[in-house]
Amino acid sequence: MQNNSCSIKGIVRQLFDHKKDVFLGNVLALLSTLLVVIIPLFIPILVDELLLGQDHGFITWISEHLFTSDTKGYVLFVLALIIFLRVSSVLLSIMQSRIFTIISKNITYKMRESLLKHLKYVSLKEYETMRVGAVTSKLVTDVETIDGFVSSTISKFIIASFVLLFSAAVLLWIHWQLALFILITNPIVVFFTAKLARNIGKLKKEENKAVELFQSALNETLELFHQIRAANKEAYFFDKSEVKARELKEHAIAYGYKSEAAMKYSYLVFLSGYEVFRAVSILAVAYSDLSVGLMLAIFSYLWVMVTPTQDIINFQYALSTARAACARINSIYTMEQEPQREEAHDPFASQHAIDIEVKDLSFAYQKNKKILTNINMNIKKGSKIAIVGASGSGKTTLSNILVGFYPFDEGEVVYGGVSNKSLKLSTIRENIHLILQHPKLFNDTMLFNLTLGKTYSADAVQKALEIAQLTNVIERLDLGLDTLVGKDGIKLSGGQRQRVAIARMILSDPKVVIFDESTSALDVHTEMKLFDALHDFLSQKTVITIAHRLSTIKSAEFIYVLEDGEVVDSGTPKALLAKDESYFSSMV
Ligand SMILES: Nc1ncnc2c1ncn2[C@@H]1O[C@H](COP(=O)(O)OP(=O)(O)OP(=O)(O)O)[C@@H](O)[C@H]1O
Repeated sequence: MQNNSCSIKGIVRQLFDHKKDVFLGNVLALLSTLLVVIIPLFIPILVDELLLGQDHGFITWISEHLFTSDTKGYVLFVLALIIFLRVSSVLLSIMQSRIFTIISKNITYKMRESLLKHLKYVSLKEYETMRVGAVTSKLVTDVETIDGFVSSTISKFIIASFVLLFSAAVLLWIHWQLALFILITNPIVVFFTAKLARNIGKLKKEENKAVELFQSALNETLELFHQIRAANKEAYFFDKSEVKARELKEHAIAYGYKSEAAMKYSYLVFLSGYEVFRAVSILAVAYSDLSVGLMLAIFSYLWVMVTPTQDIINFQYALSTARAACARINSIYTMEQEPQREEAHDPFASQHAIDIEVKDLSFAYQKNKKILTNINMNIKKGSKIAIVGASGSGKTTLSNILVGFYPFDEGEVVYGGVSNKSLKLSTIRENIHLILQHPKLFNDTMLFNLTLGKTYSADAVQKALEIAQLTNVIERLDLGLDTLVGKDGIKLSGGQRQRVAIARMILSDPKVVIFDESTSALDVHTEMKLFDALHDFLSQKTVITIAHRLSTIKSAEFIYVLEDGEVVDSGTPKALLAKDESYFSSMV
């Protein structure tokens, strides 16, 4: 697993990366807290000094330093002061929450960025078994859970801690024995709720898992909607998604009300404590020198402590849910990545074409189930070779290996004298272009599907269209190259999609081209025109063609015959035709 995997420690470490902002946010939080936390002191002091005739020195100080007035004037003054303090505190807390929102969005953005980086290099083997919905739900729902934790909870936790500390100090100042009683018993509430919080974390994990299953089922249903409709299986697949939606509902209800219940229970324990403290305060007035005004101040501070205590209780819940979300996010980091190799020399650079030598290559998708065995091939620079063989003999697997899709351990492929072991897979893919039988198109314009976002001159695009026999096709589209091709290129025929893939290859101008049944959907006449037009473009390149149809490979200079993953025959078309039992002669 990578060291940038998700953990609470890692999140805290990232907070340290924003030291300055975190510090500023905390200073603002502290100021904002100080401004409101002193407010409860005013009213009780006014009660004692103005109504009960006791002296705490406050009114005396005002009349000596500011102004003298009657009771009304002092009350109005204190009222104005309190409103000023409240407004200032709100403004400061808005600034503070802006800072923490920016920090949290940065942290979660980095988290998504790092997950995407991992996914970018995930091996094709992992990708083939990956459930898209599961991955997207982790990148959306679980990262959102972390975001909630960082943005609201961490800032609230800090403010809550300040408020509690300040209130504790004031309570100690007012009546230290009573304050000690309150401060010692208060943490017991937090202790009781910690266990509950852990269970809530588990429920959150289950809820997010249910989101994942629902999203996976729905994704697959929508992705394969065409197939599903063709098989008249809408009821089956949508019912499956509905079952997942129902399970999600059950988990969401369980999490929703149980977490709410746990928080309410924690709050109840706190409120009971609050009632006890109130009763003890009244006893303190009756049996000690505590004034009524200061008793009211204690009531106010107890009330002030309610929200922060609840925030700290909620913090424990958010911490557990964030831990659960992290555990799910980390399953993405356990997905195997392609090997990242060092590359001393790029054999493709400054060459029009390249030799490819396959040496004793064996390959298995799953352990002990070899698909290719001891393959040896010698493909000369600029040559045109073909690979033929029955369905399932391993032709596509071999072309996928040649183009660097699957890493392998047994044997090697040497490109222009450099072993695949000393080459980055991306270098191989950059120079060898594999055109698939069923090319995937993006739900975007025709132009985007040709260029994949790279800029080419209008002439280059036009030339590619001409060679790929697409000029007429584009002319017939309403918006020409700006026409949207629909999901998976649904608005185009199979043969048109194959030609788009060929035009894409022409634009990318690779050193080696592998056609894997890439023209199977074309009629023989169009296929012939296409290969005639491609002749000059391919003349210098190394070309490997896989086909079941003789017309596609008739111009090959050399042919390899595969059977059950082994090269069972090879030679020029003439030599193979001369053998009666050859697979190639059976194609004629
Ligand atoms: N991604 C994969 N994971 C596991 N097994 C695979 C995978 N792809 C192909 N296979 C297996 O490898 C074997 C060879 O398949 P491959 O597609 O290479 O044959 P092929 O000669 O290209 O067939 P066709 O002519 O039908 O396209 C088959 O038995 C297939 O089931």
